[in-house]
Amino acid sequence: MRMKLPEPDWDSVRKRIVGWLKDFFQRTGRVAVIGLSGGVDSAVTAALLSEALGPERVRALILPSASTPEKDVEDAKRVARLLGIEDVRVIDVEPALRAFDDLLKVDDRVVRGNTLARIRMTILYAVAHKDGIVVGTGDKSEFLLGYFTKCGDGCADVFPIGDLYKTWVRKLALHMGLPEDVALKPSSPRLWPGHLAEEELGFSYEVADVVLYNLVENGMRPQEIVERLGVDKEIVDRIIQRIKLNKHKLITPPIVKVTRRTAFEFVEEADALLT
Ligand SMILES: Nc1ncnc2c1ncn2[C@@H]1O[C@H](COP(=O)(O)OP(=O)(O)OC[C@H]2O[C@@H]([n+]3cccc(C(=O)O)c3)[C@H](O)[C@@H]2O)[C@@H](O)[C@H]1O
Ligand SMILES: Nc1ncnc2c1ncn2[C@@H]1O[C@H](COP(=O)(O)OP(=O)(O)OP(=O)(O)O)[C@@H](O)[C@H]1O
Ligand SMILES: [Mg+2]
Repeated sequence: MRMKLPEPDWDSVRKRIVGWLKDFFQRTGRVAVIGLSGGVDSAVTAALLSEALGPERVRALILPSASTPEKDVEDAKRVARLLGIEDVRVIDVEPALRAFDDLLKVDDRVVRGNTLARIRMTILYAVAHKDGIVVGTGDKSEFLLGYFTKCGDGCADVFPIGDLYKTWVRKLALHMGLPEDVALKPSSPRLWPGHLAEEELGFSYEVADVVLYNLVENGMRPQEIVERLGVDKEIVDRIIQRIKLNKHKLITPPIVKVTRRTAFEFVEEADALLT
């Protein structure tokens, strides 16, 4: 592989996201509600929120299951402490997952893992209902690859780092002074014991980001990426397949149209139409 990902100026990126969040939360008047996993995405998102709103307006939930290593819980607590977030709740989600096991009787680790992600989403929305905004932690690489649970971690009210590639998120974490072991921790959804993102995907984020960056930011064609950048064709193919297969996760669900304008279309223009 001949190309590295270019890097933006981290101070400008940080200021841009922090400024945007300040404005967004000021307009809504609500606090931030975030699931803190001990992984890099939620750590960086929590750091940006703390800087933008002040840690007293950030509510962190640590939601371990039986497949969550104890070290992750400790790391999540350490990150919260470091950022000055005091409203930290630990809720064991294993009983809820077991209840779904009993109801569904499905023996498929992906289905069970997605249920786990959706249980976490349900808890975040319950906690946010009165005065909060659920903050998602998805990054651009995960979005493009469809590497998230639809209506699970993919469901939130705002995504502060959603336009940053995964390898960039690690750099931003270091830039923001987060602990190195968290910033560089191998990415893992922990949906089952021993679950690691790069193992399941079959490629590293380092390679994936080069492919994704050149597809999205430089408009390169897949074949050019193989020929000019020397990325393994099999990996490029696998990434393209994932993008195509998971496109449905990034678009508004289609409505079968009967009238002139659907509800979705109406509210898109609502500001102009309702004054
Ligand atoms: N063509 C289509 N058009 C519209 N909808 C379509 C569809 N194909 C499937 N669907 C729907 O989508 C569903 C499948 O999507 P989904 O339920 O998400 O399931 P799926 O994409 O199969 O699994 C989620 C993946 O994300 C990974 N993950 C999950 C959570 C967190 C993280 C992380 O990085 O932290 C990673 C997880 O390890 C797994 O590989 C189907 O059940 C169906 O309802
Ligand atoms: N044990 C957990 N407690 C609280 N929230 C969690 C937990 N596990 C996952 N989540 C939520 O789901 C999100 C998606 O998980 P994901 O693994 O992609 O992110 P991460 O752990 O922050 O970083 P990485 O992707 O590098 O592992 C987390 O950022 C977090 O908001
Ligand atoms: Mg994780």
